[in-house]
Amino acid sequence: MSRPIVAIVGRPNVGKSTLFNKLAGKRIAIVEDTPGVTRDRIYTEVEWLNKYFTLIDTGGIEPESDDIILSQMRTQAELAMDMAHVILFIVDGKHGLTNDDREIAQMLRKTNKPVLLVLNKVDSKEQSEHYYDFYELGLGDPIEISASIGLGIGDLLDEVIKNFPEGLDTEYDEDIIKVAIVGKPNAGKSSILNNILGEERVIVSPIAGTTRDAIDTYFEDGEDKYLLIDTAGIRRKSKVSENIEKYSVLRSITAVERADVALIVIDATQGVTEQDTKVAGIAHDEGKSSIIVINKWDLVEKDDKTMNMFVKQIREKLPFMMYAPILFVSAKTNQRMHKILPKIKYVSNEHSKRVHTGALNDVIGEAVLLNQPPSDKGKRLKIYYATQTSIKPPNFTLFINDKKLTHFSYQRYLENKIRENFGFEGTPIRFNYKEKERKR
Ligand SMILES: Nc1nc2c(ncn2[C@@H]2O[C@H](COP(=O)(O)OP(=O)(O)OP(=O)(O)O)[C@@H](O)[C@H]2O)c(=O)[nH]1
Ligand SMILES: Nc1nc2c(ncn2[C@@H]2O[C@H](COP(=O)(O)OP(=O)(O)OP(=O)(O)O)[C@@H](O)[C@H]2O)c(=O)[nH]1
Repeated sequence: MSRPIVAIVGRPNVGKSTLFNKLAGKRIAIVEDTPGVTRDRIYTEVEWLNKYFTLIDTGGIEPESDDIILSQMRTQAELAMDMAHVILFIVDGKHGLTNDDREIAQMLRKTNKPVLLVLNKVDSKEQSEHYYDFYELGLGDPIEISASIGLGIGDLLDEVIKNFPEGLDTEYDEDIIKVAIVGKPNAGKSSILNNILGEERVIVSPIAGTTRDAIDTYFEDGEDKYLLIDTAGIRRKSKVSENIEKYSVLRSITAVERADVALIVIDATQGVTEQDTKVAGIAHDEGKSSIIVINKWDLVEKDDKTMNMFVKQIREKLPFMMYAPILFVSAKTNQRMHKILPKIKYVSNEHSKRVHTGALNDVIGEAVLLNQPPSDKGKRLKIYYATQTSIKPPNFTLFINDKKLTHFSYQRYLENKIRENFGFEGTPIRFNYKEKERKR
């Protein structure tokens, strides 16, 4: 079953991104005063009264324009109208009705989907002076809101939910595998995302200054449900502002925090950069699963040693992440791209795997026999008992005689033994210790 989709449409500058951000509860899209800055279809998951739906911001529609970006936006808006179950048509209650609004309304009247006419920028409880003008559009009663202040949003959402067709899935699903696609600008994140989806969903425009933004894409592959969190975007050659660069890293971090699996995309022609190390470090510290994707493999001149050299370099630069599988792909030629999704599924399972206490203690017991625990001043570390106390990431609690005797290198030894026996590919493993008197 699929999730309800709600699309936001409207001409530039009416407040679509502002509304989107309000509903997403986070600052996802960048809001700017210049018309035309939100240039993408942007997705997020929204919850209202325990009902979940996917929200799409289509960017503006400028029906009579040959401008390449604008016509792409129009196509995207049409796509969204195609996909959406409910359409939010945003107009500007402060500015009043425009010809562009009329043209968009004309397009929208042709769809048989519910269209809610949303009068934005009504920043007080008083009715907009232009309120009655909008009846001309033939789309029913305008719903007044202020996206920036947050007025009328609850009523709007009530209306949205009322208009969902029967038979859609609005329940929250714990089984959704959440994947963050992170990496440096231009590493190929969007290309990989598009490839996974098998559909041209994100604007790829050759024009400098095209901005894109974090988008969440929900999809199912028959067996499993996924939410792809893309952090691409912000490509703005003319005015690369430091703030926006920082914002991009910040957003990578937020995306990783929301995800279970981080797809760390590295441009093969650049190798592991500082930003990659930083984002990978965060994924590790946050206990997320990671897959290292070396993209643009087609651009690398190779012989039979190249791949091993790359692996070595990656392991050296990301030594804390020895557990992460490495895939060498090309989003351009499709080389090994089909391995990405199965790998995501695999590491996601490993991330939430539980091992039986009996089997775990057999492995620890054997490890201790093979290699004695450390000792200090004649006192030796004793491990009485081990158990897995949580998943995502797997956490192991060891009951021992004295915490002072624990040692990082011995912990790493135990971690390796656990991995040898149980796998846990792609996921960090955590240990904690509890002191306990031996009773037996
Ligand atoms: N007063 C007022 N201003 C708003 C409100 N919502 C948005 N704005 C302002 O309107 C401007 C445009 O908002 P955006 O959210 O970027 O509009 P958009 O429709 O996404 O614009 P495009 O990216 O050009 O398509 C910004 O300056 C916002 O701060 C509102 O409820 N009240
Ligand atoms: N040769 C080659 N080019 C690629 C490959 N993957 C992506 N590219 C190109 O690299 C450029 C950047 O790709 P995007 O997918 O937009 O990269 P991104 O990481 O989403 O970029 P930002 O939006 O800037 O963060 C585009 O020109 C792609 O065509 C690849 O595997 N091989």
